[in-house]
Amino acid sequence: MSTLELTPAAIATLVHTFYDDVRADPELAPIFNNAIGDQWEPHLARMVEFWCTVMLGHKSFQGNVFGTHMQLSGVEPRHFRRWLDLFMATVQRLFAPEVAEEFLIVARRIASSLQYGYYGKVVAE
Ligand code: HEM
Repeated sequence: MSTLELTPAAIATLVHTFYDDVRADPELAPIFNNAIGDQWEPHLARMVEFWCTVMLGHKSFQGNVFGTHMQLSGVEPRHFRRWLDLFMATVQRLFAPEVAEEFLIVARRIASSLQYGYYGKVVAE
């Protein structure tokens, strides 16, 4: 399969593909569904804005990513392993290796900061 150019449309494809996988995952789905309920469309739209801001400099996303996550309950180390594995598989499937790596650098950095917040150390990279 050919890889996608880094455009807003490709980021929308990434976000929708990744969260389809999250929602089909028995470990991750309950945490997301508890927090998001029937508000998946706004969540996906925010995640597209987030990645367009990070990867394309769009500045459309404003949020408190750390604070939002610290309010979630029941997030365990195994959830980070699963989140990162799924995200890596999705970006590597859709994008060229150097673009996939850019996504992964951001995801791992935020994942590490969230793990410091929850556990005081990094348990999954
Ligand atoms: C175990 C791993 C993770 C879990 C279970 C998780 C779960 C969630 C949930 C449930 C929300 C929605 C919160 C709400 O609207 O009330 C959310 C929002 C978000 N997550 Fe995560 N997340 C994880 C890791 C990450 C990572 C590694 C990133 C880095 C890219 C990330 C980026 C975001 C962003 C940008 C938002 C939107 C925040 C906002 O709306 O202001 N998450 N996450």
